[in-house]
Formats: sequence, structure tokens, C-alpha cells
Amino acid sequence: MTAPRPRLLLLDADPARRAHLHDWLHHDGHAVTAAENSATALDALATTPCAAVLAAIDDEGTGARLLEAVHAHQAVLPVLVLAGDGLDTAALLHHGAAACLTQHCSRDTLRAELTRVLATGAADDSAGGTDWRAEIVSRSTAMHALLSEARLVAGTDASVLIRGASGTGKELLARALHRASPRAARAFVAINCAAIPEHLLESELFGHRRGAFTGAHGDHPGLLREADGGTLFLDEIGDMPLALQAKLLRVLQERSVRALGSSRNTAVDVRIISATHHDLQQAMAAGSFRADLYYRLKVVALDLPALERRREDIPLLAAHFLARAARRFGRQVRGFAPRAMEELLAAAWPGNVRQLQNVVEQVCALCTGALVPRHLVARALDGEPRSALCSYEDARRRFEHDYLSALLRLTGGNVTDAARLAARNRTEFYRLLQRNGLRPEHFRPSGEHPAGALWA
Ligand SMILES: Nc1ncnc2c1ncn2[C@@H]1O[C@H](COP(=O)(O)OP(=O)(O)OP(=O)(O)O)[C@@H](O)[C@H]1O
Repeated sequence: MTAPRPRLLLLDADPARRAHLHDWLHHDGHAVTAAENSATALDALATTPCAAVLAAIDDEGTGARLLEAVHAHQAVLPVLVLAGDGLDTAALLHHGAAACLTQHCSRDTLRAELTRVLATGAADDSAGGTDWRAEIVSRSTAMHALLSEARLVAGTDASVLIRGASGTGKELLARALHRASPRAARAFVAINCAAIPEHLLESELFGHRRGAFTGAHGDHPGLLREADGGTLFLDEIGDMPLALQAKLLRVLQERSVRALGSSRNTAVDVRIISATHHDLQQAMAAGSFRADLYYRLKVVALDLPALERRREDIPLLAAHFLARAARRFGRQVRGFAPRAMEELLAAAWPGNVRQLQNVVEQVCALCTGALVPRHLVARALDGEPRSALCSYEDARRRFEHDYLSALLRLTGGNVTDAARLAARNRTEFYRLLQRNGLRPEHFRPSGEHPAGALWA
């Protein structure tokens, strides 16, 4: 069986042509999400990860605005434009289109261009497989956009700075970047700069000769040399002392390292990925982080969103951690009761994915039935902020989630009734449910999941 080709977003205002293109793309093996105008296309992109956009554009202004809006949220998502007669295709390329064809082009030309765009695009998992990020569980568009960027930079030797709060998965992403890089077969060496005292950090990183200091009983090559040919991951780089920052900068500039107590430099070829939960701009302003090192390390910055900003991932992550914990603890737990999942979805998660993992392991260890009940989750989250003071955006999100849950409970999971009460049409209501990770079937009277469902 051939692997399914990646999902495309098809935007075309002409209903007949849209239907025709939809069928043709579908026949070619693509999953297709179709939209009739820019607004619905952008809505669809906000909820459905797509590998590329195919947009029939009839005027330059609309095309330019669409390209700008798409790339504001997903900087590397390729957009292939089918330009109407007389359009300035060079201008559309200038606005960021990955390719521009005329609307009269042959199917073969379109197929070839699509294949090319998808192959150079970052999100074509069918081309290089998804093994590199197999450990990263996600379905949110925020993570999809981030992983697309990660895939693109992985192939280069550019230094990457991963920013994000504690527990968002920075180390996991660093490992995935290494796995997707040409250095994958060589070493991935990780060090946490915050966990080691300054003098030890120096000899750990740069190495030492026997007798270089009291207690140096033998030679140590240092992590930079151990990572030679591969990747060095500097976690919590914001905590690196200034003196070592200067030394690291020299190594990166000269591409060679001198061990403590040695008089010789040794060439090293290392790709640096660093991570921090600090605001390094602020640290630079305060004089605790060197600007020249910052710009060396941050050739590309990748920002991992807090779990609260990608709630759609919570059910998938919770199911993943539960299945893993159940295997480990030898438990027959199949999933979460709907109310239990609601608790998970409503929590603030200041500790991000790591905290979710801990909570799920805790409830799995205590669970005696097939489904995790609400009270176990509530107990594990006891004292955790649920409605703590938060940003307006977070408060709005939380309200939306609670409101939709209440409607679905009231109507027993009947979407038509719930949408009517909310004075929204069904399509829009479904979109809201999807954005909030809610499924109507979990509110139907049986009260439990369909057989075997794990909320994935
Ligand atoms: N998307 C994800 N899918 C599966 N597991 C994840 C995901 N994100 C994080 N985890 C898990 O959560 C835990 C924390 O992740 P990780 O150590 O990568 O975070 P971090 O941002 O580096 O944390 P810190 O800043 O505290 O070092 C790990 O056990 C990791 O496997």
C-alpha cells in the first residue's frame, strides 16, 4: 500500500473548478480541505494541519493578503498559486508564493510543481518519513507550524536556539532536529548548563588534561570533542556564566577547542542547538548574556508554545502518556471518562507537558477501572491553578471551553441543538469544538467512550 500523500488546502472561489480540482487531487492520493474564500481558508488552516496550500487567485491584492496572512501564522507553509489571466506572477512570488502557475496549466505541470513544492516544503512527511519526530506527540496547528520550520532548518548546519517554558519539550525537539539532520548518524551530546557548577562545566565542555587541576586524575576530551561530527545540545544556555560564554564564543569562531591544561587546539566540527526558558534579550540588556554569543547561537530561533496555547494536544498527549503508563504499571486502563478529560482540558498547566505526564502517571497508578474517573484527575490537580489570574486571551479560551462543554452536556452531545442554543451554524460550531479539543460523542447519554476510544 502506498503512503497517503499529504493534506492540501485547496482555495478556489469557482465552485465547479473547486469540485473538479478537489476530485483530481483526491484521486492523486491527497487528503484535501476545500475553502471558497480566504477567510474560510485561514479558519481551516487554524484547525487542520496542511502540508501546502493550492490557491486559485484572480486578483493580486487578494493573493498578497492571503500570502501575508498564511505566513503570519505558518512562516514556511508553501503556497502554490494558480494565477488568473493577466496577473503579475512575479509580484505574487515576491509576496512569498512558493510557485505560480496559470489556471490553464496542464494537470502534468500542476502535479510536477506540487511534488516539487512539497518536496522542498518542510511538511512533506511522505518524502522523508516522520521517524525524526516520532516521539513528539501533537496535532495542534501551532506545533505543526513549528515542526515544519524545524524540519527545514534541520537540513542545514545553522545554529538553533529553542525558546520555551520549562517542560514544553525543548530537549525532545533538539533530539528530533538532530535526527532529521545530516549528522543523525553521529553523536548527540546534551548538557544542562544550569545543573553544573562553573568550574566543572568548563572542564565538562572543553575537556582537561591530567593534572590540569586538583582532582584531574586523567585526560577528559570534553563534550565538544565528543560531539565532533554531531550535535551539541546546550540546555539552559541562559545560565552559562559569562566567562564560559566568552570561551564558548571563541570555540565557535575558531572551530577548535583547547582543553584545560593543554597548549594545543583541536579542530571540532559541531552543530550547536541551545535552549533556554530565560528571555535572553533581557539578559543581554542586563549584561548577563553576551550579545555576540547570542547572535551566533540564534541563527534560527524556534519557539515552543506553552501547553496552554495548544490545548488541542492535551487529549492526544494524555492518551499517549496513559497508554505508556498503563503498559509500565501493568494496568488495564483504556482512557479517560469525559469529565476527567474536561478537568485535564481546563487546567492551566504551568509545568506544561512534563506536568501533564506526571499527572497522568499518577492517576494511572491509582486507577482501578477501565476509565480514569474525574475525581482522580481533580485530586492530582489539587491546588493547581484552574482559573488563576491569566491573560485576557487565556481567560477567553477557558471561557469558550467551559461554555461549549456546558452546551454539550445540556444537549447530551447533540450538535444541532447545541449550535442552535449558541446561535451558530453547525460548521462554525464544529470548528469551535475542534479548536477546544471537544468531541460531541463524549457527551452522549451512555456517558462513556465508544468502545476502545482513548480520546486520540
Ligand atoms: N510533544 C510531546 N510529546 C510527547 N512527550 C513530550 C512532548 N513534549 C514534552 N514531552 C515529554 O515531557 C517531558 C519534558 O520534555 P523536555 O525535557 O523535552 O522539556 P524541556 O522544555 O527541555 O524542559 P526543561 O526546560 O525543564 O529542561 C519529557 O518527558 C518529554 O518526553
